[in-house]
Amino acid sequence: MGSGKSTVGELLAQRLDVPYRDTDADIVAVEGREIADIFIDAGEPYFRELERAAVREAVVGHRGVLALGGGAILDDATRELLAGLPVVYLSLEAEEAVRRVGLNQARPLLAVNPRRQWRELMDARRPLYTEVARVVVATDERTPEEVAQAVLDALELKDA
Ligand SMILES: Nc1ncnc2c1ncn2[C@@H]1O[C@H](COP(=O)(O)OP(=O)(O)OP(=O)(O)O)[C@@H](O)[C@H]1O
Ligand SMILES: O=C(O)C1=C[C@@H](O)[C@@H](O)[C@H](O)C1
Ligand SMILES: [Mg+2]
Repeated sequence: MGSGKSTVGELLAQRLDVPYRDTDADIVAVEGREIADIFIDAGEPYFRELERAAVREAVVGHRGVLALGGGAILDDATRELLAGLPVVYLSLEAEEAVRRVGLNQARPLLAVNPRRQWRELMDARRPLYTEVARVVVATDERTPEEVAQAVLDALELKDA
């Protein structure tokens, strides 16, 4: 969370002149309520079901840059779906993550003690991100534009 998937994803799509899509936004549009409200009203398991369906639909139907929610990778079927695709893992350190999103209530999993929560989530998820990623791009001390360029370089892609 906070690595810049949405910010960098949009920049990359502009650079490549392809559409951008974000499964978090898809879920909000389908449900007609914010992610934090889905977590609070219906619970995380319900959100994860929606997310699994949203990711499947987007991976199958979308041609362009796709940003996934930070926890999508926890789902076995999602990881299988991503195998073989040019998946980018945008990494960052805890201090920078908390600076970026720690006090932002839109991220329900970081609502209480964001630094500790972020570390615990990342310790569980890092191996999964690494497993599916074709490339890993560090985002600390880089602007979103620099991160986008590093992604293009790592995937050996050129601007449109
Ligand atoms: N390279 C960067 N340097 C500094 N700030 C950044 C960088 N990338 C993103 N940000 C800022 O960090 C915040 C989180 O970025 P963003 O929403 O793109 O992350 P995300 O990975 O999509 O998060 P989530 O998993 O919650 O959807 C935003 O305020 C954004 O402007
Ligand atoms: O890391 C996570 O588990 C999440 C990240 C966001 O993208 C949203 O999908 C939601 O807030 C959960
Ligand atoms: Mg996002």
